[in-house]
Parts: sequence; C-alpha cells; structure tokens
Amino acid sequence: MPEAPVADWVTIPDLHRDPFPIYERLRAEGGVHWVPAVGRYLVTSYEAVHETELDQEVFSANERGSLQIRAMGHSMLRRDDPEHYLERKAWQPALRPGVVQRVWRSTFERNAERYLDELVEKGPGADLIWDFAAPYAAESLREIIGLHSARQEDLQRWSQTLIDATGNYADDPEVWAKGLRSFDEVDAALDEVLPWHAANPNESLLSQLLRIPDYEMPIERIRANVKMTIGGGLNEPRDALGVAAWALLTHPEQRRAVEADPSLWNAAFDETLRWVAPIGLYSRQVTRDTELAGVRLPAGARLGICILSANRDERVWEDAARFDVRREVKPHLAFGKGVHVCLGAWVARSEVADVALPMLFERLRGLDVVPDAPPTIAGWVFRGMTSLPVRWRSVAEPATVVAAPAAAEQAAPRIAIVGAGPAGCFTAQALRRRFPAAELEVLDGLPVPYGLVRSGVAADHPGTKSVARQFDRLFQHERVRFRGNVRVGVDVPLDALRGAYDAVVLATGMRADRPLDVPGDALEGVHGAGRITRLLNAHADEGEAPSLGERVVVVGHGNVAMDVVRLLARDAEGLGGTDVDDEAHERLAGAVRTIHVVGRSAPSAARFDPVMVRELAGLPGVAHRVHGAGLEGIEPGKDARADAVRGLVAEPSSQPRVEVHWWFGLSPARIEGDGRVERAVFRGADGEVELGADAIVTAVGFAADDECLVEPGAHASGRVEPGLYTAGWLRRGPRGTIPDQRTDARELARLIADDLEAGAIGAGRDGLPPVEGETDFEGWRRIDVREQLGAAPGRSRSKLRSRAALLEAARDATIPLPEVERLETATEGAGLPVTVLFGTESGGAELVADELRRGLAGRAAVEVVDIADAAPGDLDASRLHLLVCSTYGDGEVPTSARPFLRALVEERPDLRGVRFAAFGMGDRSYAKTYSRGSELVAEALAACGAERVGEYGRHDAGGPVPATEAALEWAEGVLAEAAAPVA
Ligand SMILES: Cc1cc2nc3c(=O)[nH]c(=O)nc-3n(C[C@H](O)[C@H](O)[C@H](O)COP(=O)(O)O)c2cc1C
Repeated sequence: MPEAPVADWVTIPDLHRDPFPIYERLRAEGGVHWVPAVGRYLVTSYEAVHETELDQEVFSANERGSLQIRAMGHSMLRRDDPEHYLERKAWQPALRPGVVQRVWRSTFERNAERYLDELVEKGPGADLIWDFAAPYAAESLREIIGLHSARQEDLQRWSQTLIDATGNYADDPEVWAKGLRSFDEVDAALDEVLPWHAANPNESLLSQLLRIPDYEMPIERIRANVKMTIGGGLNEPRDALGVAAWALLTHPEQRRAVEADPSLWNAAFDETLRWVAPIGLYSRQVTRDTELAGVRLPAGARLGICILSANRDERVWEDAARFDVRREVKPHLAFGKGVHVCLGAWVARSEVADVALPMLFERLRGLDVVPDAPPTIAGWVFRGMTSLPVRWRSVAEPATVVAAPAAAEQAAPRIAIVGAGPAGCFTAQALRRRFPAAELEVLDGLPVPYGLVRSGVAADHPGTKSVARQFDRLFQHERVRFRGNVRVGVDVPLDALRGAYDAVVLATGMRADRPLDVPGDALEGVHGAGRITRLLNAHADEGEAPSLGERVVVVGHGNVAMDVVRLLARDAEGLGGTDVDDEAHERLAGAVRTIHVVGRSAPSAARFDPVMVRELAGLPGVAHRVHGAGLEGIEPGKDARADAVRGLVAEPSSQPRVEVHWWFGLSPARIEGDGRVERAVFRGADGEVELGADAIVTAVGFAADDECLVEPGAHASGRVEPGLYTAGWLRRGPRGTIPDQRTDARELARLIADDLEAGAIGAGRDGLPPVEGETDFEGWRRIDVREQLGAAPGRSRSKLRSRAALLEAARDATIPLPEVERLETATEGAGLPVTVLFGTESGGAELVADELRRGLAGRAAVEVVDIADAAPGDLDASRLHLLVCSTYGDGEVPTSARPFLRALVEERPDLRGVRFAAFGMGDRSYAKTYSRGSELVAEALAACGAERVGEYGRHDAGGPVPATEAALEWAEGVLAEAAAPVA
C-alpha cells in the first residue's frame, strides 16, 4: 500500500491566512497527506474525515501528548468510550434541546438585547465581533455553565488563551504561559462555585452535573471538561454569528430572502457552518497500522482532521466555495459526527439562528459593513472573523419592550422589596416610575436602610455614598414605605410575604466572605474583607473590632481588597470628612506598618480598577514595593492596569509610616501558625513565598449566607417565577457596581410589567400587617439626625453601633426632624420655558433634575428630559436649557449621554440661537477629570453655535453639600441672569 504523499509546500502561516486553496489542492491529490510543517497527517476529503469519525477504535480521540490535554486537561473530547460516554451523559442535561428552549432561550434573548444596546451605544463603526458576538456568546455560556464567580470578560480571555494553547503547534512558550494562567483561573473560579451549586440545585450545567444519579465526576475531569466547554462553547457561536452576519452583509440577495422568510435563519446558520466551520481542525491518533483513502497510516500516526476542508469537498457540494442559504441540505461536519458529535449544537443553534441573527438584522436597520474598514477573517484550527466593523441607518426598539404608560394605567400592584440596599432602592425607584399608583414597601432586617451604601462602600469614598440622598427622596413619596427591623425568613416567612403582596422582589445581597479554602484558613487572625468593611462602617451586628497587628496580608486584587488596603494604610487624619468608625479604625489599623497585597494574576488581568491603584499611589506616608509584576514586556501606555502598578513606585516616599508590598502571580497555599496566624504561604511560578503576618484579610469574593432565600445568580433574568423576583447580587451573583443596579432595576421593572400585562401576576393584595418592633422612615430620619448631630470633629457622622441604640433613636420622638414636603404635592409652574436636560449613570442627576422642576415651580415652566431620549435637533431656541450631567469612567460622559454627545460631534448641527447653562456633577477626588463629562457636552454644544449663559455650576459628590441644594442655588442664579433678555 502506498505511503501518504508528502505536502512539504504547506506552511502554518499560509494555513492561518487562508487554508482553502491549500485544502483544495490536498483534496485533489488524494485527501490524506503527511504535512511536515504541522507534524501530522492532514485528512482533508469528506469521505476520509467521515471514516475517522465512525471508527474510534482505530482513530482514537485519546491522543498521546495531545496539545489539548496539555492546554485544558484531559476532557471527554480526548477520551474514547466507555469513559467518554459516561462523562458525555453527565454533561448533557443542561444542553438538551427541550432545556435549551424552555430555559436558555430567554437568556439568549435578554443577552442579545443587552449587547445589542451596547453595540448601538458605541455607535456606527463598532465591531460586530468584539462589541456584540463575543460578549453575547461569553455571557450566555457563563450563565449556562453556572460560573457565577466569573465575568463574561474572564470567559473570553480564558477561551482565547486556552484555544491558543491547544493550537500551539509552534510551541511558543508565551502562549503556554498565558494558557496556564487561565487554566489556574478557571480552576479557582470552579472551586468558588461548585459547593454553592451542590447546595443550591438549579438549571445550570454545573448544578445538573452534581446531581447525576449514581455518578460522581472526579474534580479533575470536571475541570478539564469545563475548560473544553469554555474553549469550544464560546468561539463556536461567536464565530458562527460573525461569519453568518458577514456572509449575509456581503450577499444582499440572500439577505433579503432571509429577512423576508424567517424560517431561513436556520438554513443560513447551517450554511455558515458548512462554509466556514468555526472549529476547523481537531486531532486523532491511529491505534494500529491501517489504511485511509488508499494510503498507509502507521500505528501511532497523528492526524489533523480538517473540517474546514471536508465541508468544502466538491464531491459532496456543488460549487462548494459559494455561500448559498438555499443549497440542498446535506450533513456538514462542523458539529462532528459519531460519538463525539457536539453536545452544544442545540445551544449554538438557538443562540445564533433563533435569537441573535434575527434580532440583529431586525433592530439595526440598514446594517452594513463600513466601506473603508474591511472585515478580516483568519485561522485554520479555529476560524472566524477577527474584525467586522459595521454601521447602520437607524435602530428599531426591541420588540419585547412594553410601553410604560400602558402598564401604569392598567393596575396598581402592591409590591414588597426585601432589602433596602442600592439594588432594592433602585428597584423601588424604577417600579415607582413604571407604576406611579403602586404601593411599594421596602423591608430591611436592620432598622436603617441603604445596605452596602451605608456599610459596604469604603468610608473614605463619601462620593459613592451620596447615592443615599436620592433614596432619601424616594421614601418621601406617599406610596413608598420603608419597614425596618423586619427580617424576612426569621420574623416573617417568605410564604407569608408572598401571600400578602402581588409581587415580591428579593434584594438581600450576599453577605458572607468567601473563605480561602486552604489549610489554616480558620485560624484566629483570619478575617473576611466584608467584615472589616462593615466594622469600619459601624455595622450594628458586627461587635468589637479586633487589632490586626503590625503585619497584614490582604489576599485578593479586586476593588474590595484595594478599599481594605487604603483604609488600613490611611491614618486618622486622612479620613477627614468621612463617617468612619474611628474606634474601629484605630483598633484595626492603629498598629499596621506592613501590608502585603497578594493576587494570583498579572497586573493586566487583575480585577482592580486602575483608578483605585492610582489613589493608593498618592497616599501620603505610604511606600510601595512591587514583586513579580512582569511589567518588562508591557509597553507604557498600552495597559492601564500595568501603568497604574508602575505608578506605585514612580515617586518613592521617604520615611514612610506604612509599607505596602504588591505581589502578583501568587496563589494561596496555606496559612500557618500555632493557634493563630503567624504566616501565609503562597505558590507561584518560582516556588513558594512565605509572608510573616499578624493578620490575614481575605478579599476573594462574597458568598451566600444561611439566611439567603434563593440561590444567588441562579435566576439571571431576575424572575424566579411570576410573582417572585431577584435583584442585585441575588440576581447576578456578587458582581456589579451601584450604577449597574440602576440599569438592572429598570429591566426588572419592565419584566414585572410584562408579567402584569400577561396576567401572570395580579393587583390588589393587602400587604403585611404591622410586625412587632418594626421601624419606619421617620425612625430612620431620627437615627440620621442623631448620628449627624453626634459626629466627632472632622467627621460627617458617628454611626450608632448597635441595634439597641438604633432602635432607641428611631423611637425617640424628642429628636427634632426638619420638615419635608410630600413629593406628590409638587406642582409645575408657569413662566420662563426651561428644559432640564439630565445625563446620569447612577441617578443623581435625574434626582437633581426632578428637584429643579419642583424648586423652580412658579418662576419657570420646567420640562425634564433624559439626555438618553434627546437629540440635538430637539433643542429649542425659545427655551432655556439647563444641562445637568455627571462624569464616569476616566472623565467621560455617562453611558446614557454618549449618543447625544456623538451626534453633536459627528453631525455638527447648527445650534445658533439655542441657550444653555451647565451644571457638572462629579467628584473632586478625580482631580484631573473633575466634572469633565459635563464639560464635554457643554463644549460640543458651544462648538455647534449654542450660547452658554450664567455661571458654570459644579457639584462635588465627596463634599458636604447635597447636589440638589447646590443645583437649585445655581439654577436660581442662571434664571435671574437669563430671564431679562427673554422677557
Ligand atoms: C466609576 C466611577 C467613575 C467616576 N469618574 C469620575 C470622574 O472621572 N470625574 C468626576 O468628576 N467624577 C467621577 N465620578 C463621580 C460621579 O460623577 C459622581 O458620583 C456623580 O455625582 C454621579 O452622578 P449620577 O448619579 O448622576 O451619575 C465617578 C464615579 C464612579 C462611580
């Protein structure tokens, strides 16, 4: 029998660029070749590929020295039956077609809507792959697997680096190093969620896996299979979506056909996979001497199964290189065949063909490629678009949005919101807007509201705490009630609550600190970061603060870790104007001289925001040392996190009071000590590192505690069932900032409106009768006054530190309360026509706008417009515009203001005759970018010819004056100046 012909003319770079002409020649020359550049036999004809897939005994998936096994561990993809069969069966329950339709399809719809919105916000020129397909596929996969401990961005990074390592035929050490880092990160993320899934059954893959009867998958196999699922499960839908979109955009006649006949979306999906299979090549190994396509293959021969080629075999498909959605249906090989046929096929089909493609083409009217930015495509092991910049003519509203007034007119449900933290309060705010007549009751286990705003946000970030002011206003509405000191699940069973309200929203968050899970993590002297933050915020249930001694090790590189390091490194003087608990701060931080802050990633992959590191770099009396950051290979200016870490040592501090040592690339191994902490031991690439410590603070995330009423993160849409909903961290898992909660709350209000409209929930229940010991909003106002009056010099308040003290103050009728006006009584005035145009991220500017409407009543006829709903062409020369806009990111406008700003800059409308005044909301601690967002809009307005009048107002969220007060004072000044010429 002849030996396989040698194709020494084939090179890997050519394959990567465009494998199709190479494959065409290989197929013409027989279909099985020895390719020295790849070190494998490439199998390229449909028939030969098919044959290998049907005989796993001869063509084994269990390749010795497989790159995939090295990169991801030994997954079922590299095993043969019966082992493969067992693992495959265990992986299946969450991926069955019925489950995909029943459970995941709505997830895909929600995610597609969300990432399309983000694409639209980026504006024409955005990249369909990286701004839509990739985050959409990653977030959907994250939810299906149940990896609540990770972000979709993590999955994208992991998938790419693991895939790169799997295809690392060139043996590049850098590629291996990145792959290994992701390998460890996936394992850590799994360690975090598996116990939780074990305790909380849900629909996710991990949870289902843990309850297969009579089978327990060993942890190493779970890890390997999850990595394989992240590798293939992300890029397959992403690349199918990207290539399908590109194909349709470049074949207008077929696009019209598909848009006219939605049943063709599935055909478009299959034809895309045939045309450019996302998983282009995988490996097999021959177990004994055999023959394939007429040539000899020796035992042990390594094969590359070329799906990209087999799917274009001209003996099976006519004119195979042509994309044609109407071609006769024949089985393509993109999902494999035989026992290894892809388990995620139903997921990919629903994700791409049922949801993302139709929604994309329906919403982005006139979608098109950008003429001067041609799309790029590459790869042969995995092939997909590497960029696809797009533009569009207009954007259609999502079909699922229910108009607010319709729902509002219909009914007035009574809704209980459990948890008065930011998620609960934003939910109440969004519900109040959607159902102005609804009765909303916000319950909290503490006698005080505001959850993490009061007890989780770092005391020295008062700007972030200022969001409480808008919640204070919320509770002044007649139909919004605060009911404190009521613990649902303890004082009132959840069932009783559900019986008393038309809908219940659980927003109780996640309170427990996730343990390190290494030997010694329960030794005395190990503390959770959440507890430390609560102590510094005088949380009523925490008791007395411990001393942390001289040497503290903080484990974790997230923003919570940064908060802890900063608060421990600051002295009492550095806390001027805050509401820190001085006694707790002195006990915790008084003796601290050395802080080690240790994380497992390199700086560029760390979870901290660079701005947090920059803030630490600027702390007086603090010196920084950086270990193992590996910054040499990263050019300055290319990576904000790496730059921030570099900045730590840019200006050495002389005679520092505290030294902070930053360690990168280290994972905790164990904590040692005789009865209490003496040292922490970490493992890194160069072996173990031992750090002496008097205390250890773990900042590696949060977990549910025993009182949690539902499994956090298990109901990602926010609906447990009609009538029971989740918000905040209970909905998403312990991720998300305060502004994120506001966005989510609006979505949840829409969902509840949908349920009401569909008749899934009703209206008219009576609510919960009084609960013994409950407190109300008046009670909180008394506590508030007492805490502010009792503030020590240089502090904004002194918080009452026990439940008893809080309850006593809440009931003390002798505490004088300032008058407040019920908000429903406010009336609009007549007079100068004024438009307040607000741009907000977390709601503060909206509150200011509402306040201006009330405060200016009588002197002006005020309308309030969200800048997100406005276009420059709406600006009217007969009105005075009051622009109230905050700043986000690094001196940027809020997300909601981006389209308006972009329209000003790109379209340059003629705004001569339009008059406006500007009020910037920001935080002075962002020195260089203080209130820059408002300036960007004001400058763009002026550049279009609009005239700015009056003083430029500014508000510092970290300062003592409420934004509403500052804004009203500013607006009165502006009006006085502006009124005369108009009159
Ligand atoms: C992530 C983040 C980034 C911010 N960046 C800036 C900034 O660069 N400059 C600034 O002046 N304020 C900045 N701020 C402060 C906000 O602008 C300020 O809190 C404002 O009052 C928020 O108003 P809003 O609720 O209407 O969005 C930032 C706040 C956050 C949470």
